[in-house]
Formats: sequence, C-alpha cells, structure tokens
Amino acid sequence: MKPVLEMKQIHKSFEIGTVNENHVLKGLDLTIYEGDFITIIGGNGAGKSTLMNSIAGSFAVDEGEILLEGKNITKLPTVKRAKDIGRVFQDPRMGTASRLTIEENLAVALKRGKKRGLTSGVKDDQRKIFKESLKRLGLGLEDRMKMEIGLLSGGQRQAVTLLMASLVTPKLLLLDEHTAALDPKTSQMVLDLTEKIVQEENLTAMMITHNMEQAIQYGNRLIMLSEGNIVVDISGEEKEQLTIPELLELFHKNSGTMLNDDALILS
Ligand SMILES: Nc1ncnc2c1ncn2[C@@H]1O[C@H](COP(=O)(O)OP(=O)(O)OP(=O)(O)O)[C@@H](O)[C@H]1O
Repeated sequence: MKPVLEMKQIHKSFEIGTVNENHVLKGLDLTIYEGDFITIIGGNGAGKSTLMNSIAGSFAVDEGEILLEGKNITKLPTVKRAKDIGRVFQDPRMGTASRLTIEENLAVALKRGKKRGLTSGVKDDQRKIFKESLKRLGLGLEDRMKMEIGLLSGGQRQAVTLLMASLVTPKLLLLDEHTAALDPKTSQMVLDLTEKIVQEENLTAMMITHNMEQAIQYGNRLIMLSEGNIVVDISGEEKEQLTIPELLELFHKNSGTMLNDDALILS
C-alpha cells in the first residue's frame, strides 16, 4: 500500500506559556494510504479538528514531520498545500464565492494550484465539463449554471463544494464535518454523493463526523481519537462488521475513559 500522507510524532499545543496551555497532539503518528476513506470520530476536544488543521496547514505544528507522497510539507503554508489537499467545511458558505455563479465557482476551482490570470470568465469547453460534472450530482444544477451560488440551499451548495474540491483531483480530500449543518435527509444525500465521488474518482479522503453510525457506514477505515491520541484504528472487514456498542466498548477499553461528547449521535 502506498502512503499518501505520513504524520510522524506530531505535537501541537495552544496558548503556550499561559495558564490555558493545552497540549492537544502529543506525538501523533498516522499514515494514510492511497484509496483510504477514513472516518474520524471522538469526543469534544479530542483533537479531530486540530489533526485536520495540521494536515491542511492552518497552523504550524510544534514538532514532528508531515509528508505528502514522501515530500516534506511540514513548513508549507496552506495556500501551497491547497493544490494537493482539497477541503470541504461544515459551513456551506465556506469554500465558494456567494456572488459568483455556479459555473464561475467551478472555473475558479479548476484553476486551483495554477496561477490565476486576470481574465476570468468561463470558456465553452469548460462549460461542457461542468455540465457533465453537475449532472452526476443528480440535482438538476446542470440547467442552472448561471445562477448565483449564494441562492442555493445548504445541501445543494455542499454538493457543489464537494465537486469543486475534487474537480482538480486532490491527493487528499479533507471533509470537516461537511454535513453537520444539514438536516438529516440532506446530510444523507450529501454523504451518498461523497461516497460516489470518492469511489468514482479513486480519491483518498478523511472525514470528521459526530455520527457513529455514519462513521461505521462510510469509508474503509475508522479512527477514534481521545485526548489527541488514536485509540481505535480499524479497517476492512473488521470495520464493516462493527456495531456501535462494540465501537464504544473498544473506545472504553483502549482509552480507559468513557466518551464525553454530548453531540455524539449514536444512531
Ligand atoms: N486555535 C486554538 N486556540 C486555542 N485552543 C484551541 C484552538 N484550536 C483548538 N483548541 C483547543 O484544542 C482542543 C482540541 O480541539 P479540537 O477542535 O481539535 O477538538 P475536536 O475533537 O475537533 O472537538 P469538537 O468535536 O468539540 O469540535 C480543545 O481543547 C480546543 O479548545
């Protein structure tokens, strides 16, 4: 199996030198392999976002190394990582420009990692590609390409954001609770689209969720964090057969604590 991302002995603290100093990641090791679709789950403050932010480069880690396809990116700023690392956030308004049309947003996404010229606009050949891509979402958006993206519903917008994040195939796709702000039915629709895109494009992806059932249902590998440590890391058949009570039991056994997350959705 080919490693896509390697995190070696990562340390990250916040508010160093104050009474609030918080050592969140304490020597975390994680290797993400090509084709992995990892779901990440854990209690409040377990370090899920800190882990994802470390990968995206939202801040510098204090110690350790991050390699992307063998290349050291530990000190690379977010903008430089964005060429290879796609991200979809919880808030549907992030990652798209509200006043631009659907096709203009897609055109911007197509330029990810390339020098952005002054001339914008959408070319005819691009329009064709966008139409085909949008069709795959099954939401009829291919007939509304000139509509401002800000006018879409949260679910439609997340679906387009997902498409934008995968238009230029990322080496790694980060999904930061990207369905948490949606109602259950829409969340399910966006998750199913996520699975479809990940499978069809052979993407390597990592998804934070608060929903245990979703963490088990989606992806090939499940990681549970507790106090900045990986306490459960299971994949393949073992993951497929897993039930929520077994997962809670594993968490309890490996972390020595009970889950503390009020927001965790058990089913
Ligand atoms: N920028 C920051 N400044 C100070 N403290 C931070 C910052 N980001 C995160 N923390 C702290 O780090 C700890 C881990 O937070 P993190 O957001 O990674 O947890 P999480 O697992 O994503 O939790 P949740 O599910 O509640 O979002 C928390 O105690 C949080 O308060």
